[in-house]
Order: sequence, then C-alpha cells, then structure tokens
Amino acid sequence: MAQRLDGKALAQKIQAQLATDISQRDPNLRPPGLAVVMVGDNPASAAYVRNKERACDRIGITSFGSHLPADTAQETVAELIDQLNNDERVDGILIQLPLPSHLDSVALLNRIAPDKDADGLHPENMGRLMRGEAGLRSCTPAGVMAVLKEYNIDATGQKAVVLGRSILVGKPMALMLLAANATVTMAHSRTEDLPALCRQADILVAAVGRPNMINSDWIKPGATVIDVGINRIEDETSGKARLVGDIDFASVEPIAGAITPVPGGIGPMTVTMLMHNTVLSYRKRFNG
Ligand SMILES: NC(=O)C1=CN([C@@H]2O[C@H](COP(=O)(O)OP(=O)(O)OC[C@H]3O[C@@H](n4cnc5c(N)ncnc54)[C@H](OP(=O)(O)O)[C@@H]3O)[C@@H](O)[C@H]2O)C=CC1
Ligand SMILES: Nc1nc(=O)c2c([nH]1)NC[C@@H]1CN(c3ccc(C(=O)N[C@@H](CCC(=O)O)C(=O)O)cc3)C=[N+]21
Repeated sequence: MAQRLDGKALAQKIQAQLATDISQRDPNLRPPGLAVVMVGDNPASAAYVRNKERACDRIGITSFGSHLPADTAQETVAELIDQLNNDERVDGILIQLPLPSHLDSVALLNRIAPDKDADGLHPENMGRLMRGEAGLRSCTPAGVMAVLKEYNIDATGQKAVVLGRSILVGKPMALMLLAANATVTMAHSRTEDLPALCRQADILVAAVGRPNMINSDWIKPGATVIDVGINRIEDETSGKARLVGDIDFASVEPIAGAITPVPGGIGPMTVTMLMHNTVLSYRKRFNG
C-alpha cells in the first residue's frame, strides 16, 4: 500500500511558518500584500480565489481582491495591472486563469512586473527557471517539489514522466524535476502508448485534467505518483459534486510506493507556494 503524501498537512506547516515569520517582522513595516485579479464568474475560479484570500488572512498577508465583470476590456485590465505594479502595498499579483476568451491572457501575464509575479508565469521568471537562476517559481510545480523534499523522495537519477505540457503546470514541472537531476520525459495528447511510457516512471506527475484517467496498469510498482489534476465530477451514488484527480486513486494506491490524494494533495500546496512567493517578494523589497 502506497504511503500517502499529505499535501494538506505540509501546507499547514509551511503556512504556520510563514505566519510566524510575518509576525516577527519589524513592526514599523507594512505587512506583505497580494493582489488577486479575477475577471468573470467562473465558479471554480471564485472558489480558488476564496481559498487564497483565506490563506492570506491566516498568515497575515493583506489581500487586495479585484473582481471585474466578464465583459471588461483588455485596456481596463491592463491599466489595473499597471496600477498594482506601482502600488507600494502590493508584493504579489496573480491573474486568475482562465480569463474570458476576448482577453489576451499572455499579454496581461507579461505585463505583471517580474518581481511581483507571485504565480511565476512571467517570461523572465520562466527564463530564470530554464537557466537555473533564482527567481519566482510557478506555484503548482514548486508545491510538488516541496512535497518530494518533505518525504525525502530524491529525484536524482530517477525516471520522471510528466503528463501535460501547459505553461501553468507541465512545462515548469519538467524543468524543476530536471533541475533536481531526474531524467525527464514530457508527455501530452500526441504521445503514443502513454500507459507503456508511464509504466517506466519512478516518478509520475499527472497534470492533464481527465478524471481518473490513469489506473494501476500504467504504474510501475513502487513508483511515486503525484496527482495534480482537479476535476469536479458528479458522484454516481449520491449525485453530489466531488473532486477527483487524474489518477484513479483506488486502483493505483495498492501498487504505488507513494501517492498524493485529491483533495488534500497538491491543491493546498499551490496556494501555499503562492503565499511563499508573496513573502519572498516582500522580503526582497525590504532587503530582509
Ligand atoms: N492542484 C493544483 O493546484 C492545480 C491543478 N490544476 C489541474 O491540473 C490539470 C491540468 O491543468 P493545466 O495544465 O492548466 O491544463 P491544460 O488543459 O492547460 O493542459 C492539459 C495538458 O494535458 C494534455 N492532455 C490532455 N488530454 C490528454 C490525454 N488524453 N492524454 C495525454 N495528455 C493529455 C494536454 O496535451 P496537449 O498539450 O497536447 O493539448 C495538455 O498538455 C487540470 O485538472 C487542472 O484543474 C491546474 C493548476 C493547479
Ligand atoms: N493564475 C493562476 N494560477 C493558479 O495557480 C491557478 C489558476 N490561475 N487557475 C486555476 C488553477 C487551479 N488551482 C488550484 C488551486 C488550489 C486548489 C485547492 O486548494 N484544492 C483543494 C480543494 C479545493 C476545493 O475543495 O474546491 C484540494 O485539492 O485539496 C485547487 C486548484 C490554481 N490554479
């Protein structure tokens, strides 16, 4: 039976540490600030934004929420970002994705000042990751790396397969595993014979967005299985909505070496790394 990698517990531990760090700052300094920009009424986005604001409250980060209507013009969002870039109280800026389709999300993400890019998605920070330089790292893959570290899972020399190649998760994930000396394969919707490829993985990271896609036939016995997927499905028996990952947990848990659950795995770690990045930017701003 696989060891459960408890992202929720680790998230609580790191958040408690961040709260202590903030409470011990010079009382003459303002607290760290995070601005979350949301456009439209996607219910999932609204739930994530609430989670982020709650985490800010717990830790002592001031949150500046901007909720704009779905039909907001590109210029208006761009101006808001400029304003937040220049706002002395703000250390981190996050634009909740996906944005409504009339908006150019790449242009907006690129407009965030790189030293306030709490999501780590600006080309400067992604370039730094690629070059192995210090910078703000994308939250979800950074959360995965923190879980591996907490459980002493050393990626050195391990075969890692990353399923998914998005800018938000898959690509930065592969680069972080590479930086940790894994031998990394990136797989996606055009990859042939995915189950055979995944069966070679010592570390498998699934970031696809297909409920329960991966079952035990895809898993090398003893492998570390990281489930990034967050899919809302209707429960067959109760009819209620529930969250499942990309991994069929019940099938995979008996043969994997270690596994992250959904919920309670990488989701809470993503929120935590966002807080971590905000505090990092704050400290840099005050040379602390
Ligand atoms: N836990 C967390 O904190 C977070 C969770 N998520 C969740 O992670 C999942 C992925 O998110 P994100 O990266 O933004 O999603 P995207 O939709 O941007 O990317 C999905 C990736 O999966 C690949 N893919 C899709 N279908 C298949 C398939 N049948 N076989 C193989 N590969 C496939 C796509 O390939 P191709 O490029 O060829 O189209 C693409 O690279 C979602 O469930 C999302 O909700 C996201 C962010 C944070
Ligand atoms: N710019 C941007 N950055 C993101 O990091 C980003 C984004 N946009 N858009 C959407 C995805 C998704 N995402 C999640 C964050 C937390 C949980 C989370 O806390 N999940 C809890 C459960 C939450 C619940 O019950 O709804 C868990 O897995 O235990 C999930 C998913 C961040 N994303």
